[in-house]
Formats: sequence, C-alpha cells, structure tokens
Amino acid sequence: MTNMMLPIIAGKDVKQLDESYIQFSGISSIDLMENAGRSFVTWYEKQSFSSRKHIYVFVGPGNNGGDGLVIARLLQNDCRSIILVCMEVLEKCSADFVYNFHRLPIEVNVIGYANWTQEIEENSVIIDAVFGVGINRPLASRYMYLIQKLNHVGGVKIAVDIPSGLPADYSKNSIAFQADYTATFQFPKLSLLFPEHAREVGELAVIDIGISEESVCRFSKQRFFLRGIDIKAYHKHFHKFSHKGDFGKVLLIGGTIGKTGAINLAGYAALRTGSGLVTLAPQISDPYQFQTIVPELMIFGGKDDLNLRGFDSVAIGPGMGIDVDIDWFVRILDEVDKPVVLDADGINLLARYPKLLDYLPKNSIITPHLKEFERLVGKSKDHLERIQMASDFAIHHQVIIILKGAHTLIAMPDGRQIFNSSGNQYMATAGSGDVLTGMIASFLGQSYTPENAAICGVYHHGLAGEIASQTKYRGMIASDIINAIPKTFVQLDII
Ligand SMILES: NC(=O)C1=CN([C@@H]2O[C@H](COP(=O)(O)OP(=O)(O)OC[C@H]3O[C@@H](n4cnc5c(N)ncnc54)[C@H](OP(=O)(O)O)[C@@H]3O)[C@@H](O)[C@H]2O)[C@H](O)CC1
Ligand SMILES: [K+]
Repeated sequence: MTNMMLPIIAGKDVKQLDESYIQFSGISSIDLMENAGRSFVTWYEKQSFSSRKHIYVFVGPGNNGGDGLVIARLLQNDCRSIILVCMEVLEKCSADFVYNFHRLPIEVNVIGYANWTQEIEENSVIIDAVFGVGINRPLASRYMYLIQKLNHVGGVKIAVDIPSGLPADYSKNSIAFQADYTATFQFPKLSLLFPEHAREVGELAVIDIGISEESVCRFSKQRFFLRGIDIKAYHKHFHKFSHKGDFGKVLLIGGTIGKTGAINLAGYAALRTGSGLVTLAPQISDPYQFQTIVPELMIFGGKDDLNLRGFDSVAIGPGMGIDVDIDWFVRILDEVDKPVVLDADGINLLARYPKLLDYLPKNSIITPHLKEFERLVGKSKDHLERIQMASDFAIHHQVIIILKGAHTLIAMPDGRQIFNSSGNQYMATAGSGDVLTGMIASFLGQSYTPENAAICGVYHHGLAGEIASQTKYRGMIASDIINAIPKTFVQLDII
C-alpha cells in the first residue's frame, strides 16, 4: 500500500466508504464522526486564528452538521464563547446528529435558525457545517439566504469537509459558502480542486480521520492526489560510482531572438534537477551569438546536423516561436527514438498542425497551460469537462498531458488522473512553465520512465515554488524557483 497515492473518491461513494470501513474496522459511525471532529480540532488549534474568542458554528441536518456538533463540544473551553446555530429541528436530523446534540455541554449557546437575530461579532471565526458531500438538490431559499449573509460578514471562515452548497464532484450551479479554509476529511473531494471554486475553497487542508488506506483504495482506481510522502517511491537512487553519463544528456530545443530567456531557464532548471550535461539548441541563424548567463550550459549551433540520438532526453518548445520549418519539426519528432517533452510553442505547433501528433513518440509529455490546452484540445464549459477532455486526449494519443495550474493535472495514457498538491499562487510568474519543462526533461534524461518523470517533475516544481515563496512572496520569479530545486531533494530526503 505504501506505493499507492491517495485516491479521490466520488461524493456519492463516501457513505459506502464509511459503511465498508465501519464493517472492516468494527468501529461505530459515532466513533468515526468523533474522529472527524477531533482531527478537525487538532488542525484548528494549530492555526494562527485559534485564539479568537467568538466561534459561530452553523449546523445542517446531516452528518456534516453532526461533525459541527462534535467540533463545538471539543472547542468549548473557558476562553471561548461558542454560538451554535441549528438549521433544522431535531426530528429532521440524522441519528448521529441527534446523538451528538445531546452531548453538547451546557456552555455552548444553542440557537435555532428561526430565532437567530444576533449580528456576528467582528473578529469571530465562522465554521460552516451545514452541508457536506450529502447535498442532493438545489438550495432552499433559507439556505441561500444564510450563505449569502455569511459571505458578506467579516471573520475567518472555515468549511467542514466542503463549503456548503458546493457539489462534491462537479462545478457549482448556485451560491456556495466562501471559505478562507476548507478542512476536508481523508481525501480531497474533486470539486475542491477546480479553479472555478478558488473563492469558495480558500486554502485546502486534507485531514486524516483514520480511515485505512485499504478501505479508501477500494473505491477509486482512476483519480489520485499526489503528496510529498508519495514521491520517494518514484525516484531513482544513484550510488557513489555514478558518473556524469548516468545523470543524462539533455537537449532543449527552442529560443528565438527576444525569447532566449525561456530556453535558458529550462536548461538551468534541468541542471539543478540533476542532469549531467545540458545542451541548448536555439532556433536562431547564428546560435553562437546566443547569450546564456549559465556557464554550465552548452550551446549547439548548426541545427541541420543535430544528432538527436546522442541525447537521453529531448524537450521542444520554450521560446521557440511558431514560424519554424514544419519539415524540420517532423524530422526531429521522427528521429527521436524516445518520448519527448513538448511545451509552449511546441504545443502551439501541434495545435496548428494536428497531423504532427502522428509523429509524436508514444508516452511523450505535453505540458499545456489552460490557454495552450484550449488551442490543442478545445474549449470546455468547466473544469470537470476539461479534465475529461485531457484524459480522453491522453488515452487516444497515448501521451501524458500535464495540465498546468493550481492542482496541476497529470492525465496518463491509461486513464489515470493525478492531481498535484504542491505549489501556490506565487508560481504564476513568467518562465515558471519553462522551469517545469527543464525539470521533467532532466528526470527523463536520468532514465526515469515518462510517468515517473512527469510525477516527480510536477511535484518538485510545486515544492520548489513553495520553498522560494517563503522568502519572496509575490516578488518571486522563475529563477527563484530554480534556486530552490536542490532544497526539494533535501526536504523529501531524496539523495
Ligand atoms: N468518511 C468521511 O468522510 C466521513 C464524513 N462525515 C461527514 O458526513 C458528511 C456527509 O453526511 P451526510 O449526512 O451524508 O450529508 P450532509 O450532511 O452533507 O447532508 C445531508 C442532509 O442534508 C439534506 N439536504 C441535502 N441537500 C439539501 C438541500 N439542498 N437543501 C436542504 N437540505 C438538503 C439531506 O436531506 P434529505 O431530505 O435528502 O435526507 C440530509 O438531511 C460528510 O461531508 C462529512 O462531513 C462523517 O462525520 C464521518 C465520516
Ligand atoms: K460544510
């Protein structure tokens, strides 16, 4: 099981998962709810806002509301005032809700929604335990009204499991709670990873509530969440007799006048990811005029006699421009006898001349951002459709699609969809994608399989961004990401 990434389970299957785990482990559903509430509170107490005095907990009629009751009970202490607002009468609530309602300490101030008239104090915490994965119809007007109101008051807002109103597996079709933090149980629900839900989800924390990996893994073989603890298994180990050749020879094709930075960044990133030798092949008439600020990089001149087979990996596209000779491009794809990495203008060329896809070696890695993806694969109405289109494309053409963004998707040719957990908003900066290309090309050149190169490249890239942003915040630039790459190996204990 240790080699297994965390599966993402459909919201509709969560009940079944609970039941199967309860059967398998012998614990009761009440214990499971207690674990969920306790894990949430452990997470809560570590946050900077945990010393705030006023906590409002809004509870709906199901087990998400039940979690809210456990949380209210466990958060109650002398330094805090807890105000619990119940949306429904007890007769309408789940059995585990009712059980936990009767366990509330007297100090918790319980108010029925109909009687709740009080204004929310400034500097409060608002905990949303109204609906979780069990939402099954459009919100009734009283719920819409509540959510609208909560979205307009100040304070720190936290969603339990999922922001109320969001469906677990598809895009929202009406209003939903806008959380600053979403503390989701056991695995992220798919919709928490959609860019269109950024405002509702806020910062995402995945909280282990003790359901065994075996139970979770039984429910999904298709969608996975990639975390730091998974990465070591995908890496190669190098021993003390390893030499420059073992670390691979990488060729990066791209870079035209005015756009030489992209290929430089990719090359520098490949070196920092561990490549032994990195050569740039810029697409300018006199490549020896090409400027590089990195002395360890080599420059190849005379593109016609490029011996592609002398390289362990080839990446094409950063800063290349699309005014290239198509016959030359076909020759490159035709001659490379192994999967390539295609990025930027490499992708734009594919989009312009789809016939080129026939020449692409199997298991090649294509790394579009959302705009490039749209050019290559087409428009989508929302992220769910986009994910499906990426997956279909990867299966049909037997390539790996890396759809870049928050929670970058890696769509594998066998249909698996892997969502990345590392990275942050500061990585949305010029050249960040070129760095990723260089990193993936580097791992490929070190003889990682294309699948492992994609997984390691994407995770380390995000982690390098996180590390660099600790000191640079919104002033972070792509070179900072490159400089942080070595630290990712240290942090993940990859030697
Ligand atoms: N393994 C885990 O992750 C665990 C999760 N837990 C928590 O349980 C919830 C899921 O609980 P569930 O009871 O299935 O669902 P909800 O609480 O989200 O909501 C169900 C109730 O809400 C009513 N409902 C649904 N949609 C609407 C609507 N639009 N308007 C009004 N009311 C609605 C529904 O009513 P019915 O008439 O359909 O019965 C239910 O009353 C999960 O998210 C976690 O928070 C467990 O605590 C531990 C294990
Ligand atoms: K919720």
